[in-house]
Amino acid sequence: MSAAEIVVTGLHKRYRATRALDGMSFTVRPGLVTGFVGPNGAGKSTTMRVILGLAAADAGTALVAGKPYRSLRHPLRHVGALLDAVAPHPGRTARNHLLWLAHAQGLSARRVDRVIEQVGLTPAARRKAGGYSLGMRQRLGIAAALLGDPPILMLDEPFNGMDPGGIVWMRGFLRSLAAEGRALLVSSHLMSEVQDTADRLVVAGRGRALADAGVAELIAAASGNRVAVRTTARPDATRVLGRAGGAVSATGPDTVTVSGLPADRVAALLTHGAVPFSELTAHRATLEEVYLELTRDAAEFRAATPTEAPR
Ligand SMILES: Nc1ncnc2c1ncn2[C@@H]1O[C@H](COP(=O)(O)OP(=O)(O)OP(=O)(O)O)[C@@H](O)[C@H]1O
Repeated sequence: MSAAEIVVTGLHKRYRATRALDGMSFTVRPGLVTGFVGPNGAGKSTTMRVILGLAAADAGTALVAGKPYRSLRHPLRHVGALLDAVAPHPGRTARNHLLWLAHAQGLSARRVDRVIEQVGLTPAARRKAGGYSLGMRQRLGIAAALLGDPPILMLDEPFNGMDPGGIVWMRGFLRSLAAEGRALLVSSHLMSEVQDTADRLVVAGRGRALADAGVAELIAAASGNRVAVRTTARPDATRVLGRAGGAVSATGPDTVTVSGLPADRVAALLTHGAVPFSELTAHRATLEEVYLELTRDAAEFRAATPTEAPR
């Protein structure tokens, strides 16, 4: 097992009548951002707390670099975590807060200045944290997670409270940390951010992983090789594409939709058959569509479908 890997296997946990985890299993790999998504109550925070040894599982294992977190000698040099936007002492400056954390871990003041710079807090580092915005507190929390220069990072909702500029920064920052070979587990309810940031996705629902797969793979599977073609020769297009195994349906006077053939093959078949076409668009599902489909039966709370208003 790599030093930058989390392996969660068959975690179960109950809180009285609530089954918080019910066989949660997945792997977080080095060099990749793994998005951790799922409806409220799906068990994401509980899983992260179990990985960090803050909650005990009733069954199953959570290994960090091959060991349970609690048996790591210098845990913060293995895993950095942002669980809630940190609430440092309001009267303490960000730099003093980090110096205090660094001291407790036997880390140098040089690391403190390095992580402040990495998260872009240098101009505010000597200001009291009590006046920080939520976005700044998120940056401070990430600086704290990076102090031990860990190969694994676990971030709960890092996009929370970030303004659009902050979101763009966060996306690039998470990608750059993964590019350095670190393993990142990032929980979020913002599907568009996950789609733009994550390589892999663990979808949690009712205490287990409903999917643990590549983002591109999930989107391709949900997109179903559907291609829309605009053509003045609809019957010819239908014949050529049908003969190659595509299921073709007319969707407008000069458009057809083909399923079962990738877009480049559709283009090649039409060109080879001398069928004129002016537009060819591959249907691409969004991660939000993939997510809603996967979690349809797993959401703990769901608004009733609105019924038609009485006239
Ligand atoms: N300390 C606790 N005591 C009792 N029940 C708990 C406790 N922590 C979590 N639970 C319950 O366990 C289930 C899983 O909760 P968890 O917070 O792990 O979900 P989540 O996926 O992180 O949700 P959210 O997206 O809302 O943060 C929920 O039903 C929750 O109410």
